[in-house]
Amino acid sequence: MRKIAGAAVLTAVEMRAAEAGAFDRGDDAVAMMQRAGHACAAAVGRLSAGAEVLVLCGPGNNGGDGYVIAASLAAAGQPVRVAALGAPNTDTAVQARTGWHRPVEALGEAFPAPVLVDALFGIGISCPLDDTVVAALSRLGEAARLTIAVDLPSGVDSDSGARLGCPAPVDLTLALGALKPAHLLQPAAALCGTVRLLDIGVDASATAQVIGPPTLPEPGPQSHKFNRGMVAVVRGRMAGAAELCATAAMHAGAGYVALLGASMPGAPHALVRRRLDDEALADRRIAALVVGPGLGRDDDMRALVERALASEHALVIDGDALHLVTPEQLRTRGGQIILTPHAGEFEALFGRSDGSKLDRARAAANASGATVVFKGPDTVIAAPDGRTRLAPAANNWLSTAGSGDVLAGAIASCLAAGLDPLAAAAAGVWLHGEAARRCGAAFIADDLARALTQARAALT
Ligand SMILES: NC(=O)C1=CN([C@@H]2O[C@H](COP(=O)(O)OP(=O)(O)OC[C@H]3O[C@@H](n4cnc5c(N)ncnc54)[C@H](OP(=O)(O)O)[C@@H]3O)[C@@H](O)[C@H]2O)[C@@H](O)CC1
Ligand SMILES: Nc1ncnc2c1ncn2[C@@H]1O[C@H](COP(=O)(O)OP(=O)(O)O)[C@@H](O)[C@H]1O
Ligand SMILES: [K+]
Repeated sequence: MRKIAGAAVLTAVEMRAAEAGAFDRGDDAVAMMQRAGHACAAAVGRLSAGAEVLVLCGPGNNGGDGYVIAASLAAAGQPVRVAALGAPNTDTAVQARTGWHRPVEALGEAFPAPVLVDALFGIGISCPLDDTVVAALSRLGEAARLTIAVDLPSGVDSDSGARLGCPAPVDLTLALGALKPAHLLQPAAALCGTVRLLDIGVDASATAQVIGPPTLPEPGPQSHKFNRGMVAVVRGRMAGAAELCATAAMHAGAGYVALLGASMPGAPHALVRRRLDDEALADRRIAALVVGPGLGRDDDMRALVERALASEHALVIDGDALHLVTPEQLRTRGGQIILTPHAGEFEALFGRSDGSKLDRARAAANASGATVVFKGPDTVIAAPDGRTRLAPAANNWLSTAGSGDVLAGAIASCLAAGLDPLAAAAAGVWLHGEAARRCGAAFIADDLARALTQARAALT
């Protein structure tokens, strides 16, 4: 059972292909299900501390895992019962069912237990759960003191994280072989509780990965403020947003941060204020230029964004500036560009579309040629070459004004440090999430920007 940082994230099709690859190499489905079930049983056994376990088994292979879990717990002497929704209907699940020699209760009539294991549906769910199934899951879940989902909480779409029915949240989800998008995308991610990954002998490599602690360059004797990475932030109509962004860039490790367009001095004193003129914009020492936080959307600001695009700098485009560019314009400009839209900005720039957040972020990166950080209560980063990163669940107190400005500054700092755009975006999101974790509750964006120093220090 391991933590999820850095783990591969596979869609249902990719997961089935990974399983098929293992079978091609001589593994077989029954053996794999035994490994999956025994690994789950070991985790359930440890966490349940001898309390009675009720395992709910569905008709497919998720249910098959459930029978193996129940048989394994029974063999270890743990009190365990099984309740099922229909008979197994895959060869592997039928085989697993033969290992369970005790009665099987009907799901709707099952008596609760202190520990509930949900092995009704995993990646194979194909339509919304029946109300009677939802009612049974809720009734049994509410009566349990510990609820554990096998692979996924039953009733979420594996690829999109959408609700299929109205499933109840669980305390722990044991992801089998690889993470699935639903472990990280809302609303499903909030239903998963803590997510842990179990190895089942599948080679789970993928273009999508969970963001983990980044490797960032450390200053050495040869370091000076400019080669540590110089960030410039364009100040627009709302000065506070650009100042938050610039402050965040400093606390995330940039050696030199300039606020372009500010003449009035004030705290923080380490922030360099410069006039916003052609000379300042053309400064070749700038390693990342941020435009957008608090910018405004009038014609003057549009002209300013065009000047930023005309520069040769690596760009972080955030906030209002995302309303003033088009995907085609970005693609034509080329160079290193990171976009940091929330849902509204994303729609303004790329339009409405169906598909999961993962699919939409990938399509946006492809259309713009930029690295797209599609943020919100879940965050997906997509690079134009198809590589994708998903953020682990973040502190919901981040839903506070200015936290996006802080994120743009953190990302710019990592870009200026020399990371490629995907790595810089992932590192910035990680630092932002870690700073929020350290801030706890009811923090404001100023606290968050300052806490980036501790988040950064945790990596050294
Ligand atoms: N070797 C392996 O293969 C391994 C597989 N592993 C495990 O297998 C899981 C995937 O198994 P799976 O593909 O059988 O899909 P699963 O999630 O059990 O559901 C499919 C069944 O549910 C039914 N059904 C669907 N929606 C429904 C609804 N709303 N209401 C009612 N019924 C509904 C559906 O019916 P159908 O849509 O076909 O009519 C079908 O009968 C995976 O998550 C992991 O746990 C691991 O052990 C590793 C080794
Ligand atoms: N409920 C939430 N849980 C976790 N993170 C969140 C939540 N809501 C917002 N965030 C994060 O907070 C930041 C908000 O950015 P944004 O919407 O641009 O705010 P602002 O415009 O006020 O700066 C993003 O990084 C987003 O991922
Ligand atoms: K399940």
